[in-house]
Amino acid sequence: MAAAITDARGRVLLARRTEGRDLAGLWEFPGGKREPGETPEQALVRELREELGIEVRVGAPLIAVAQQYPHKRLRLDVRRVTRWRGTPRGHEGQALAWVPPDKLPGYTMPPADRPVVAALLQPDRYLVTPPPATPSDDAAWLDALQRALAGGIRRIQARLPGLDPARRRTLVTAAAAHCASAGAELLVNGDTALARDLGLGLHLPSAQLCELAERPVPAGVPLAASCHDETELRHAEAIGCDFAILGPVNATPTHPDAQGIGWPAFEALREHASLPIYAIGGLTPDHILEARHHGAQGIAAIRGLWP
Ligand SMILES: Nc1nc2c([nH]c(=O)n2[C@H]2C[C@H](O)[C@@H](COP(=O)(O)OP(=O)(O)OP(=O)(O)O)O2)c(=O)[nH]1
Repeated sequence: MAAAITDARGRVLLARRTEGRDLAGLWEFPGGKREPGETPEQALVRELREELGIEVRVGAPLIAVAQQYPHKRLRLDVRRVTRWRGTPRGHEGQALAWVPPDKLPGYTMPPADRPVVAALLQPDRYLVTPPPATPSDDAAWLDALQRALAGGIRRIQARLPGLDPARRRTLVTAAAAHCASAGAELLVNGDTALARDLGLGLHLPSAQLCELAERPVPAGVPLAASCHDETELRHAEAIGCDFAILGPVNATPTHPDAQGIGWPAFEALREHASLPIYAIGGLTPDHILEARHHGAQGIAAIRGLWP
């Protein structure tokens, strides 16, 4: 159990693991293990009393991350905490830091914490666009994209199979302008040259991912990949992808032949990598809580998110 403790200024409390313990010196979200007979909430209240000397009210679940470490497997169940009594102090000699959210990625943390930091900072929905059927549908496609942005979507993959290069470039250029004014991220599916030319992010289909030995776009430009198994997830992480999608969790109309792998398999695959992973396959925003419970950053969808 661990807590994302946030103060009135939005800063998040991190603690540094003390010498002599596993993962010593790394920063972590305060918390610790459940004892027999405790509920998750009771365990967190006790741990934060012992470690920090505060009495907390445990808030909503943020994410639960199952993670495979070299010598053990754990499940880091993180709850939000915004209300407490007392002033946090390192009662076990640990250093504490109140960290502005955008500075969190600069702290060295255990592998299970990367998805937790991403859950605090990054969108919980990743829209994958359906292609417009004919050129006369392009204007309606851009309208739908704008409605998605107005509805709060902040991360989008332009997936436009079957469009000729000139039409794809025109459409992606227009989409990029809308995304920029909404402060949303746009990633181009599969077309490295177009992504580089327009300075946009790149989303790699799994076949393309497997052929790459290094990041095809500069650091700082969003890079993502579609993955189906542990090897692909590890490879996506190794070449520096910022996030991945993994599925299908449920069967979908777009891939009627593929059976869903289900949440337990999603979780079991996820624990071998530490990059943020969206679940895909027959999912809608109603599944976000469930996705977070299984360690996902959120949901990726075409139908479930396209207005
Ligand atoms: N509290 C906390 N624990 C974390 C985080 N990330 C992470 O991998 N962990 C791991 C470290 C520990 O193995 C376990 C938390 O239990 P703990 O902190 O009471 O464990 P411990 O020092 O007694 O260590 P050990 O028995 O596992 O060696 O989860 C995090 O952000 N917060």
